[in-house]
Amino acid sequence: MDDILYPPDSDLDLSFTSCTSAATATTFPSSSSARSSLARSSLNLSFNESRLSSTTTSTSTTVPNSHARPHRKSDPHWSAIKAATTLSSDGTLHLRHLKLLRHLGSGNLGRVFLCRLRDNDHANFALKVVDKDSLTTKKLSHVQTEAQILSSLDHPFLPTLYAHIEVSHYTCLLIDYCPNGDLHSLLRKQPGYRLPLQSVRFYVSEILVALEYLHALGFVYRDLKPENILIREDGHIMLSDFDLCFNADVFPKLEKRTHVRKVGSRKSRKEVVTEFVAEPTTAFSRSCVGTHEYLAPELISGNGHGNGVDWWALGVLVYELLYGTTPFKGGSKECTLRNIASTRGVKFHHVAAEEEEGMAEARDLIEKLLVKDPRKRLGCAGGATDIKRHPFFDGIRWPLIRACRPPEVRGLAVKRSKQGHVSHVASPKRRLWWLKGLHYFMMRRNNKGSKHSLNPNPNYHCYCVSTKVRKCA
Ligand SMILES: Nc1ncnc2c1ncn2[C@@H]1O[C@H](COP(=O)(O)OP(=O)(O)OP(=O)(O)O)[C@@H](O)[C@H]1O
Repeated sequence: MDDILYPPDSDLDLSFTSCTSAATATTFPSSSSARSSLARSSLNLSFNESRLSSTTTSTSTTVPNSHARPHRKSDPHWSAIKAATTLSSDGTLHLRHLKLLRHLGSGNLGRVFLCRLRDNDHANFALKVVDKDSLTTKKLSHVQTEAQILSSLDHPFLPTLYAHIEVSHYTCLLIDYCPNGDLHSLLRKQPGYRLPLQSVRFYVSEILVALEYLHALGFVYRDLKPENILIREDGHIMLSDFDLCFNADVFPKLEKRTHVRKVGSRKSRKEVVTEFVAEPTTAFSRSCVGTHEYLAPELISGNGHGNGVDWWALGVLVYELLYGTTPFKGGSKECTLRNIASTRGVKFHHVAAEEEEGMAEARDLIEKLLVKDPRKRLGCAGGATDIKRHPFFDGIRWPLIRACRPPEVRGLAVKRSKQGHVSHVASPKRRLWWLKGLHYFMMRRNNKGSKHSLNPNPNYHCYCVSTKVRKCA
C-alpha cells in the first residue's frame, strides 16, 4: 500500500505539500505516467511545474450544497462529505479532513492527488491543487473558469465538485476520482491504437450527451481530446478540464421538425416531431485555444468561433478512436495546422476493421462533423439532437445510456456492481418494468395536454439553463 500523506491539522500549515515529491515518485499505472510523455498539450498553456511552498495567509472553504445536485444526492461520496462536515466546527470541509494517497498527475495548472477523507476509507476523491502564485494572470483566469464551471455541473458524465477550498495561495478542488485513467492511455494499450467500433459508439455517445449538457448551460468546451476523457470505476466516462471553456448566452427552444422515419424495410413515413434545442448558437470568441490536432479551422483562422468547434473536435475524436491517428496530422504542428486550414477534405486511412459493420456510418458521421465551414457542419444549428439522429448511433437508447453496460476493453478494469444501475437495468424484467413506468408517465403527461410533452425527442434532461452572460473567453 502507498504511503498515506496526511494534510495537517490546521489548514494554515500546508505541510502536505512537502510530501509532494514523495508522492510524485509513486508509480500510478494508467493515466498519469503515460500521459505526461505522450499527451498533446493545450496550445496556449505552457508547462509550468507547480511550486508548492508552506507559507499560508488565509483560509476559506466552500462545500457545495448536495441538495442542489439531484443526480448525486444519494451518492455515498456525498454522505461521506456530509459526515465529515457535520463534525467540523464551522460545518465546512477543510484540508485537514483529507489524507492524500498518491500523486495522479500534473497539468498546466496544477497537480492532482488521489485522496480520501480521514475517517472514511470507502470513498476516493481526486484533489486538484493549484498554486496561484506560480500562475500568470491568464492562467489564473482559467483556474477561476474551471472552478466556476465545475460548481455549476450536475451530470453523470461530468465531475461533481464536492468542495472548493481556498487556502492561502492554493486553490483546491475536490472532485470524483476516475481510477481507469483517460481514453488516451487506454487507446495506447490497444492494437493499432484503435478501439473496436462498438466501444467507440458507446464512448462517443456518452461524450455527446456530456457536450449536449454543457452546451445547454452555454458552455463551449473547446478542449475535447482523449486525454480529457477520464473513465470512471464503473466504465462510464467523465469529461475533465474545463479551464478553456467559454460561456455564452443560450436560448433553449422547442422546434417542430419533419422527419422521415423508416417503417418496415421499404416504406417510410413523414412525421412532425417537437424537439428541444439548447445550443449556444450565438456564442462567439476569438481566442485561439485548444490542442492543435483538434483545432477547428475557424479557430485557426482567428475570425471567431462558437459551439461548432466542439462538434468539429467530436469528428476528430471519432476518427482517432477508430483509426488510431488524427485526420489532419502532419509532420509538425505547423503542418497539421496547415492541413486543417486547407480546403482538403478528410481522408481515411485503410485499417483492418474497414469492413466492420457500422464503419460506413462512422465515416459518414466523421465527414459531416469535419465540414470546414461551421455553418454547414452537423450539429452547429440543431446541436446534439441532430448528431444523435445520425445512423452511426442507431440502436442507442439515449435516455438509458447511463444504465448501459460499458464495453469491455483491453486494459480496463471495470467494477461491475451487483446493486448498481448497470446490472439492474440490464435485467430484462426490470427494464420492462422501467419502460412500462416511463410509458405510463408520458401518456399521463400527454393526456394532460402539457405543452412541454416532447414526443419522440431523444433529449431527456430537464436542463437548467443559465441566462446570465458570463464571458470567460
Ligand atoms: N478526477 C481524476 N481522476 C483521476 N485522475 C485525474 C483526475 N483529474 C485529473 N487526473 C489526472 O491528473 C493529471 C492532471 O490533471 P489535469 O489535466 O486536470 O490538470 P490541468 O492542470 O487542468 O491540465 P491541463 O494541462 O490539461 O489543463 C492528468 O494526468 C489526469 O489524468
